[in-house]
Amino acid sequence: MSAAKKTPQVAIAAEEMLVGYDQGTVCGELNFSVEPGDVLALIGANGTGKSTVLKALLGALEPAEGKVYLLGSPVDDRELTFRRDVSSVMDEDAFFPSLTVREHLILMAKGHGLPDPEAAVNAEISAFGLIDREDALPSELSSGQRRRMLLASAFIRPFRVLVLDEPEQRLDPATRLALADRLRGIAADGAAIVMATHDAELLSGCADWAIVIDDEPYALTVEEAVAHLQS
Ligand SMILES: Nc1ncnc2c1ncn2[C@@H]1O[C@H](COP(=O)(O)OP(=O)(O)OP(=O)(O)O)[C@@H](O)[C@H]1O
Repeated sequence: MSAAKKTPQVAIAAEEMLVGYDQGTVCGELNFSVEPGDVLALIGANGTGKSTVLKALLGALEPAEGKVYLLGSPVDDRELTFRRDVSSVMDEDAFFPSLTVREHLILMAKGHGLPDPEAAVNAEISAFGLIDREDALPSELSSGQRRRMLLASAFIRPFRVLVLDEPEQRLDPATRLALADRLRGIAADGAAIVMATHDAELLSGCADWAIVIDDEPYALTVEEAVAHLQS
């Protein structure tokens, strides 16, 4: 596993990081760094701690030990710069019940000062196959459509780091493939991506490397990680 660096060239880094809850740590110590343009996949069995690690990267959970750095500075989710630089899709229910799909996207586009919010919203609605559901409320969407709305809301805004918890969930195979391409494009544009995934196709379609979250976490190449997921 590559050692954590604290230079600004590193988008996000964990250094001697242990994460967990009151009952104790959930996995072994993590040391890694993700550079702009890199896609890191966190893999591992159910309950090994992938989401918990992502929460720590997002500043939503204080590591029990060690540090997390974002663009060279310790992570602090109260900082405006952190909120500006990091986009994520974690919780299934992170939406406003009374706003339609289009209104969610408009809110994000305008809130983040996009120069042409309407055009950006139209592009995301089309990219995520939500054209005929754009006026629906979240409660009127299928779980897969809600997932697509949340991904579109995260992708429409500018960011330098993208954190995704099992983005493949509830997506059909074609949308999963399109998502892999989209993530590759986002990384090519210079963002760093960390995602937890159980999906070998998504991983092979966009990841640069993987870490198995375990009692003793270890790094894998994409080929090794695909074999690990398929074993
Ligand atoms: N808020 C919490 N309080 C206490 N324990 C928790 C909390 N959230 C998760 N856990 C526990 O921490 C461990 C790791 O959970 P986590 O959700 O990080 O695993 P995961 O690898 O993301 O799992 P999955 O692949 O099933 O999504 C599990 O034993 C889980 O029960």
